[in-house]
Amino acid sequence: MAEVVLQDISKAYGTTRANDHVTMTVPDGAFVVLLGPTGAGKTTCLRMIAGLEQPDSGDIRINGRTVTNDTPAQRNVAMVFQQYSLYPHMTVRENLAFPLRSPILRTPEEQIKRKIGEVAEVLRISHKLDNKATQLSGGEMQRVSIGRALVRDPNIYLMDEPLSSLDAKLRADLRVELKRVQEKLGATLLYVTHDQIEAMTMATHVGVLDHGRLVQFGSPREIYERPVSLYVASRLGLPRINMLPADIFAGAPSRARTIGLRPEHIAQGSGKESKVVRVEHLGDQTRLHLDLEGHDIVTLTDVHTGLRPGDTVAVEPRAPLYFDGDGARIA
Ligand SMILES: Nc1ncnc2c1ncn2[C@@H]1O[C@H](COP(=O)(O)OP(=O)(O)OP(=O)(O)O)[C@@H](O)[C@H]1O
Repeated sequence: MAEVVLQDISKAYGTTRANDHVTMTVPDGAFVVLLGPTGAGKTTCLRMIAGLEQPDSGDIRINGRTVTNDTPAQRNVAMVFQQYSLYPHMTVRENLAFPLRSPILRTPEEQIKRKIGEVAEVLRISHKLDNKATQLSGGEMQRVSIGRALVRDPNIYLMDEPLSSLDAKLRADLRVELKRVQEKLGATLLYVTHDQIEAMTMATHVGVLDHGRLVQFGSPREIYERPVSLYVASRLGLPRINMLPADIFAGAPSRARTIGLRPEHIAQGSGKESKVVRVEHLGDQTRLHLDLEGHDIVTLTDVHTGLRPGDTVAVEPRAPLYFDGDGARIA
């Protein structure tokens, strides 16, 4: 596989800056997840690496070689889209073989057979190889779509929300499978998602986009624990980070405007009094919705808590994050 470098890439559609001076290295063998709300520029970034869009300025390098003006085929990247795009009249086996039969690759039949066998096993579709694509469930079709990328040996796999059309159970299963496959193959992967659980569990690196700008790039843990801004802090974490005026508790740095409290940053038992608004029992965790001087906050509590709406709980911050008036983190 390969290292992919974006050097000062910009792309505008009219007045919309879809990518704005993006510089990012996807290391060889990394699983990089791009996060950002709708319109942040994630898909544009992927399409430029694939060669489906041309940047207005900047360079793209694959393994040290500039590919900015190469065709998609010359770049040898494999892309998986959100919606499966299979050939309906072909069987699963034929769909999987299709990318390998391209005139450029000229893969020997024996190798095609072996590769299909391997990928079908990994994706647990071996028993469906002779089915027509139309005879599959949505989840199976998406597995075949992913399989069509995996049979190849590209420089990088580009995946645009490949699991978003699947139900929760299948998503969770495929999340684990994809990560396993990536580790096994030592594959380089750039993956777009809105789903922060996918980001936290699969990524070796997370890139956060805001209106086309890459505002932070680091390990999921860095992004979670040391976000550069309120914007980044609110991209990861469930329940979301609580944001309150900094002076609500004593001890804020003088320039701080906002205190950011992740659910685990709220200690119960002493401090300021808050009122229980709602207790949500989710099975493996119990969320406590509190009213703290007119501000809604959410924290976690003992799974079998006896707290009820209307009760009073004292709360205080533990290792909170502080942000200035522009939303930049200062402590
Ligand atoms: N072909 C196009 N023509 C005009 N504007 C476009 C085009 N493609 C993207 N855009 C605009 O560029 C911006 C970035 O779009 P992009 O699809 O990259 O965002 P995204 O982060 O992938 O969003 P989503 O999560 O909704 O897929 C958006 O404002 C979008 O409307």
